[in-house]
Amino acid sequence: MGYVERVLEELEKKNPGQPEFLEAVTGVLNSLKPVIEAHPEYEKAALLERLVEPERQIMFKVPWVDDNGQVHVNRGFRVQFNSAIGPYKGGLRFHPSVNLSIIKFLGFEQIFKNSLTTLPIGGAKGGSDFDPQGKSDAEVMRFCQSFMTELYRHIGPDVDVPAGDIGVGGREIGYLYGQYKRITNSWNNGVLTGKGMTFGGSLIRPEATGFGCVYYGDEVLKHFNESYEGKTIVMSGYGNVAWGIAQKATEYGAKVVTISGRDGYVYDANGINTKEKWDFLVEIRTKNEVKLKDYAEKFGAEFHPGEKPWGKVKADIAFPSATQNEIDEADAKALIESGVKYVFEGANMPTTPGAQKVFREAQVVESPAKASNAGGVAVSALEMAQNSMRYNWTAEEVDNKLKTIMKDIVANSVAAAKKYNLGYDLIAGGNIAGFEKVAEAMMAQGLY
Ligand SMILES: NC(=O)C1=CN([C@@H]2O[C@H](COP(=O)(O)OP(=O)(O)OC[C@H]3O[C@@H](n4cnc5c(N)ncnc54)[C@H](O)[C@@H]3O)[C@@H](O)[C@H]2O)C=CC1
Ligand SMILES: O=C(O)CCC(=O)C(=O)O
Repeated sequence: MGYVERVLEELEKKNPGQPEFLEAVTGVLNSLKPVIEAHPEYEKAALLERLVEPERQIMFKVPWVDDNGQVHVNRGFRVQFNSAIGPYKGGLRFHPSVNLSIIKFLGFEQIFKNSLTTLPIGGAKGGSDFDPQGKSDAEVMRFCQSFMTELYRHIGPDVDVPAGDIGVGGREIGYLYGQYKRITNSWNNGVLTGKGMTFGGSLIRPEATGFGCVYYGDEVLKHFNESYEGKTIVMSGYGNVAWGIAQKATEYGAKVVTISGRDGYVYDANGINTKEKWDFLVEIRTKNEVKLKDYAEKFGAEFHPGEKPWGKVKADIAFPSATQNEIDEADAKALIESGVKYVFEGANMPTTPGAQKVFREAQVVESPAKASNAGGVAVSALEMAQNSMRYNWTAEEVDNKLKTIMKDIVANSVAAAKKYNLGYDLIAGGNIAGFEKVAEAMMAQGLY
């Protein structure tokens, strides 16, 4: 049994009931095999064992009071996974499905994603099983204040810098920062990213993950002498990431025809291609009373309750942008049947290992999420830089830096795959390029 297999076997024993975490680690370690073979010193240094064990895992209770005076208790998490190349950095997810396995998978992925950005940020993730859907503003505020009342002691601009993820957007970051400031009596706005523009946010951060994903795809399409012009895109989600993708892909000449949520999907044959439609996505995300089916009614589109958007309409490119494992083997086959040749991942780990195999065998080009959705955390790191300088770059400056970063991510991934004779393998290349920098830093810093 090889080193990677032994580490995976031990990991499974140590982490029962954590399927998402095991899935993420298995995917990464398997693609690192050629690197591990080339570096026998890693085994002696137990590098992989140290890499798969979070440096710190924090779990805490979050009591809060609803508008009727009823007390609720949720569970809060922050997993500080790896600080080899910078302070811990990664989003907070508020969603009823959140558990330790999900936060650990996201934190593990974040290590390599953050390394790929070329910026100095370590890997972390956090969140809660609190569901913001259906809650009033005041309830969300009280929850955020209670969450930060524990979290504040574990974070800091040079320690750990949380941001948004599913269920955590500008509103939540504002409430979290307000409470942090109150407790610490300091103006340390580098402690959170995704802030409002009046208190240290960066232009382009709200759009960054979606824009970055489209920029990443653009580089890949160019490699195949193609472009977005005239292409049809199927996409899941209607949230922060999907919103950015719809805007930038439209600007690049493609037509995005689907959005989706927990309750079904919408098919808009005319395309999600106007400011009015993009603004409406924000309304669905932020207003309790506005639902996905209202988009269909307002814009004359079809709403398909309880269904996923995959393989339902002819398309060239898929941008899964909702949640993990949202494309399984059957969905992958349906997407291929519908004409899809490229899958650019907006969500974290949206395809199951079975779906990845189906895509690989059909020569569908798939990007790993940790590379194609790295634009969000990259601009978060640029927000940290601006906060440190106490200065703001223009939208154009940030956007140009984002474009360069996404271009470099593709180039570095392709070069890493080539170095190990793996061909044009974006998944292996992304994992390897992300890993190499972290491994080198861990080896240089001695045993920890
Ligand atoms: N916000 C960011 O900057 C980044 C987000 N991501 C990833 O992108 C994905 C979407 O995140 P955001 O757009 O920020 O979140 P969001 O909260 O703005 O939107 C989440 C979207 O996912 C859908 N969704 C949630 N649970 C679902 C379920 N069980 N089944 C089907 N759809 C479901 C929601 O309906 C919504 O459309 C997540 O995987 C997140 O980890 C990745 C990189 C950065
Ligand atoms: O902006 C950040 O720090 C984190 C974004 C995020 O959660 C992610 O990249 O998955």
